[in-house]
Amino acid sequence: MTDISLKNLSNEIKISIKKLIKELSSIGILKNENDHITLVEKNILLKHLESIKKSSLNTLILQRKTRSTLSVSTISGKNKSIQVEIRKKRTYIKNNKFEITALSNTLKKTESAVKKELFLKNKQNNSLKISTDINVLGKKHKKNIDRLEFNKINTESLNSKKINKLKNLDIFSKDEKNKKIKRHIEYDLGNLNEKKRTKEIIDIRKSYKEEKKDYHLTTFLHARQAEDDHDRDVEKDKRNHSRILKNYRHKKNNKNFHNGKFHKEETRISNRHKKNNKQKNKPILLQQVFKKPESVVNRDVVISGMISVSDLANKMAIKSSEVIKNMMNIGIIGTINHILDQDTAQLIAEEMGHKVILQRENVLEEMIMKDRDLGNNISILRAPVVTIMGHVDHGKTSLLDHIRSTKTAFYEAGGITQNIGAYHVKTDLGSITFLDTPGHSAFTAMRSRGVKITDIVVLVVAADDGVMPQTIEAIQHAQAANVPVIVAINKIDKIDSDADKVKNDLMKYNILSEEWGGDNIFVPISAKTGKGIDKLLNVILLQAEILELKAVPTGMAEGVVIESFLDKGRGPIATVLVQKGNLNKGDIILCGFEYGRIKSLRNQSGDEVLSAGPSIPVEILGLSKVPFSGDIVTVVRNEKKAREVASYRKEKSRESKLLKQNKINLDNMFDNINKNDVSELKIILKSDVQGSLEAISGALLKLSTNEVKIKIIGLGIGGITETDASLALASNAIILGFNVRADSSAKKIINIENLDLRYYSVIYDLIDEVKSAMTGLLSPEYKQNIIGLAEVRNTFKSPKFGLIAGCMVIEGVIKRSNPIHVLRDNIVIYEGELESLRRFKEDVNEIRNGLECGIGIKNYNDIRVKDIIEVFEMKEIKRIL
Ligand SMILES: Nc1nc2c(ncn2[C@@H]2O[C@H](COP(=O)(O)OP(=O)(O)OP(=O)(O)O)[C@@H](O)[C@H]2O)c(=O)[nH]1
Repeated sequence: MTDISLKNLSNEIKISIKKLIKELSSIGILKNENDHITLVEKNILLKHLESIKKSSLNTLILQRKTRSTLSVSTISGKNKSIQVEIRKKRTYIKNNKFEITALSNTLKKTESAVKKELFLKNKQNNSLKISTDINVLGKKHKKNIDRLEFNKINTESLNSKKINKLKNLDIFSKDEKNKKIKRHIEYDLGNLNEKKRTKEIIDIRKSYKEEKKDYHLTTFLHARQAEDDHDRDVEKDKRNHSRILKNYRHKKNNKNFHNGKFHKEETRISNRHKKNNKQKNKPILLQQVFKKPESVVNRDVVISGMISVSDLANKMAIKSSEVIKNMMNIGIIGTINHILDQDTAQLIAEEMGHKVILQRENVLEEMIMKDRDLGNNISILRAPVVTIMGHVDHGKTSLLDHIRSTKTAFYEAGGITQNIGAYHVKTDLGSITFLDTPGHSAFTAMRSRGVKITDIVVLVVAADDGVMPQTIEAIQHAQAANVPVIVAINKIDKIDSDADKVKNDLMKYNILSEEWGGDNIFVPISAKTGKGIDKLLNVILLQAEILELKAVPTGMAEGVVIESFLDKGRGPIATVLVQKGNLNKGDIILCGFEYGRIKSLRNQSGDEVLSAGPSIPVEILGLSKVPFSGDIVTVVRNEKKAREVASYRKEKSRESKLLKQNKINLDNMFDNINKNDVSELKIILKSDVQGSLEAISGALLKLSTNEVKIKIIGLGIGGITETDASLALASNAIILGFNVRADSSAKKIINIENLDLRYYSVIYDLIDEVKSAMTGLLSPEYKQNIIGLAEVRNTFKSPKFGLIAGCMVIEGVIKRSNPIHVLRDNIVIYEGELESLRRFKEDVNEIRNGLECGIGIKNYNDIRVKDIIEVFEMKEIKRIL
């Protein structure tokens, strides 16, 4: 017999008998203390106990929590950060599948034993006594008990069914989801612990699922949150946008659409919109900002004359490079600073599809000038404006002082005269205005601006000294300006005075006294004693009468700036000579590039006056900046317009400086003749000696043709001075220097004003060049190009090289191998080459500006301190015909 008593079994497996009965009942085997169990039952029990033991050892639970930030880009284009928390819980159990498989294998092994046992039991008709104590098992296990009963009562077929199920266990166990079948197996096997484990598995699954669900839920929630945020943003944008649109439509429909309020309101909304949504609004705003223009915008381009490429481009609202491209198409190569004439600018703008509106250059100025009160248009005689000129020390100041002290005192009793650059004096016969401007510069500066303010020139010639260089210059200026000359032969009180000599000398310069058949009046005076001065004043007035000097004294004034300066306390100050109308305090004036309202008017005595009429000089206060001498002063109605015109003039002046087209020179002369711009060529000729001067001037005058007249407006011996340069500037003349050079102040004017100055050392060259220019055949020629100047500071003798000049290089570079001129008082006294060029004791090939050197000149030993050594090179000049 293989049966064993429970008592024995309890001893064997060391489990109390009670616990044993309990464990047995838990697997569906109901026994009492004194019962026996079969071998099969024992095995099942042992397996059960073992599984309990194992199950407690085979479970390991791991939990992990990770947090990460997920960057999610929303539809609005914005990146959002989402916090993601992943909770992982993992329970490790000894693979259930294997366990179940193992169990099933065990059961398989016992299958035959079970069959055998049942067979034997049936055979012995030993029906199984089944205790049905349902109450003991309780309701909870009722199902199990039923199944147990079923197991025990049912026949082999039932068992085979069970076995079949067991056979399919693998399949079932594979399908872990099928809980129902599993439960069946558990019950079938009577293994309630298995149920527990299954439950655990289910729980794990459930928790895993829940975790998974949790994870998905968290991610989902975050994503949802982001989505919601985005949706909310979009919704907000839409709302704001529609609100703006609504507002816009509302305002558009509103009558006050165009007034400032609307714009203000819109801005306010925009700001709020911005503020509320911060960056969230970007996509919508961006969509609006980057709207590509669909077609080229054609504009109305106003061209009012010469215009630079950049300005034209600005007017068309395009890049300068576009204009340059179009210029190239019509064959013009230029940069952004290139100045286009009105026609070319029009052509380019029209080519580019714009509508061109041609405006007269000075339309604004025309408008402002038209809108002036010109008075009653009745002219009355005005005081002549007189300039006193003459050679140094011949008595100009003495004469003016005498007139001022006598006549001004008479006119302004007790007044202290001020130097305002002009004096208005009153004589018994009438009033005269004397200009007291230093030198000839102001005189010529005014003429160069096209302003003629001098009516009469009084040429002062000292009777003891006769005609001197500056006397001649003065004559040249007066004649160039076509102003009558009255000669005041001064210092007649002196014993050695010779008035006739002066008359004789002046004859050469076309100044002829009336007695000798000329137009000029000669008045012998003494500025010292005052003799003849009244007569001089009378002659001036007589001359004025002949000239019939008249002006309209009513209406808005017009005048010329004689002098100007900046007073630290009072601001820009200008002395203005009124020429027409009446200048009043409070008038708005336009003055060259400046404008302003007259704050105060002062006369020559420094007294404030309320107004000034024609030929009266007054000092004015109230201009925007210091104007230039010679600037025209015009009273206008509108200060704003005056400012506009002033700034327009400034702009124009800038452009014309770029052009510099109007200056006459030998190169462009022929073109100008062809255009009928030039009918005479004005020349200022300076030479080293009288002989050359006469020879050259005679030859030049013979060059005159029917088309072109040669007019020598100035000639003299000596270097080219500032006066020569300013005369050339005022008269649009060229300067020819024969063996003479321009001094530094003359050079300054010549360079600034771009005057044509040419040096010659061969008479034939000079004549030939002028002749060629007149016929338009000026051919390429070699010109002496001065490359450096050195001033002699000291001289010493060297046994090797003879006389050495210790020099300072004052301009350019001195080159050892180049030809040189020696200049003394701007006159060429020698032409040759260098013998030696040394820096300290070393022979050098060249010396640069600012350095000292020793120069030895070949075959020349007359070098003196202050001489200039001029180094030049022969340069081929290409003439453009
Ligand atoms: N004897 C005599 N001397 C005179 C007369 N006029 C001027 N002088 C003197 O000549 C000198 C020069 O006179 P200015 O009036 O300074 O001559 P200026 O032409 O004004 O000279 P600059 O201002 O240097 O150009 C002074 O010493 C005067 O006193 C005159 O009629 N007779």
